[in-house]
Amino acid sequence: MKYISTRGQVEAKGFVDTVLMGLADDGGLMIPQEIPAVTAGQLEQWKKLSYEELFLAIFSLYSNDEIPADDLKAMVSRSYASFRSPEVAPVVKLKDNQYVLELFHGPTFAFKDVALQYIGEFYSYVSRTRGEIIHILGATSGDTGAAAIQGVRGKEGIKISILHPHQKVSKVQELQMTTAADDNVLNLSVKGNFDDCQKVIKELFADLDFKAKHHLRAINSINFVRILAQTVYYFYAYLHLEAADQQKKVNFIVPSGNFGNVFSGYLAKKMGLPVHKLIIATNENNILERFVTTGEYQPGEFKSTHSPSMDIQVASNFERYLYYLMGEDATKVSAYMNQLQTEGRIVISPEDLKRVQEEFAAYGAGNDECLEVIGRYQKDTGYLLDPHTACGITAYERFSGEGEVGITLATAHPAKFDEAIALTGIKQEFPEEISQLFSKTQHQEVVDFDKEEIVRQLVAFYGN
Ligand SMILES: Cc1ncc(COP(=O)(O)O)c(C=O)c1O
Ligand SMILES: N[C@@H](CCOP(=O)(O)O)C(=O)O
Repeated sequence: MKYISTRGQVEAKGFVDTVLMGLADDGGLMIPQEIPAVTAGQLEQWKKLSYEELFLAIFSLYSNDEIPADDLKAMVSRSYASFRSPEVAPVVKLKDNQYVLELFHGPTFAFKDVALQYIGEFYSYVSRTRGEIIHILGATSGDTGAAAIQGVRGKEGIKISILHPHQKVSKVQELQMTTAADDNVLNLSVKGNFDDCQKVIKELFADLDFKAKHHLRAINSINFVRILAQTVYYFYAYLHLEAADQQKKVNFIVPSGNFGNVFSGYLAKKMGLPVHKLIIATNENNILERFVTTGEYQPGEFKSTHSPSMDIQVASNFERYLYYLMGEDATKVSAYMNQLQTEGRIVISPEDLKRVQEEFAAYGAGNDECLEVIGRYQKDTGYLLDPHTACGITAYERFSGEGEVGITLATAHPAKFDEAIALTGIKQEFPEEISQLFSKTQHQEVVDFDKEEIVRQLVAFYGN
């Protein structure tokens, strides 16, 4: 398997080099040259596999054995050893035809752990076996940063710097990131929003001299390995539905911001997983809803909502989807991305919009709807939703058709977002791992949204 860029200007690469490249050197995103097909027979056999075995089966289709099988197996085993559920991603039935896929059983209580625990192991492996210096640089609206720090804190040969938007993440997210006292962690709290943080790091990755000089590596979903690791739980969820439900139309409802999680579902579907529709759930930052309804992709005004991890306007992985929508034509993608840069918007043709609507539906839940759903589900089912999952459930209620099965991805544990939960009048108990954060010292540098200042901080941290 070789990997190419959505903009067509990068020589085809192997798996490990693709992960190390992160953002493609031509400014695009790396994708597999061909998507491997999974047959119905294989799917049947995969029903017997544990989460870790399924991970290895799916990775074997992409990784060209570039990592020896025993090493990969050990890395995957260490990645999921810290999960509180042996299943890693349990599927829970709420009502007839309605499931949630719980992705919050990792160390930082959000779905990001599922891929980032593995990526921590991957970078550690590369540092050990290739002697490479690894300087991870990432942007976060709260969950990626916490999970990535947790995945590599204290690991030799690795430094990690994370930019988060100042006072725009939840208290628990802030504590998870900033109470890591390890010397290899730098938290920059940027006076701006997530899109600002993401813009700066993308510019630094696109500066190939800076990237090479400072050994920059990506952990955000611009990195294809994030997407791949997330496809595993789509397969796992489908294979763990009740047998009769596997015969129905199965929709996945995906709380979305950077479009990484839902793109993983799209990839799983293209590999052959029988998915009917992918339902994109956003909050009031609803660029994806507007795109799916009108065909216009235009960042709007940033809003702070009860689901802060999805307070995102510029969805990185949209470019990967655009590549497939444009019939894998890198020239068309480059033209659209240039247009987005220069004119601030793109509009696809009515024929292309029709194809988008065949595969996706999308809904942006309002703040009030989000709280209403949290309260109602707690009362009716005893299940406490986090606000991101609640946006998903809102979209499920809107779109799931008669007799169709809906699997809503529960992307975070409610304890991470008590600011929103408290507004519903519900009092929750924090898990011990979260309560103990409140007595720890925080380590972070508050900086203006000023690229030069951010670069100064990073270079001082790298020590060269
Ligand atoms: C809890 C939570 N839910 C949903 C999302 C959206 O995921 P994605 O950015 O992959 O679309 C994020 C982060 O973006 C998140 O942290
Ligand atoms: N919600 C994310 C935003 C970054 O998304 P990523 O999937 O590209 O890492 C976060 O929690 O940081």
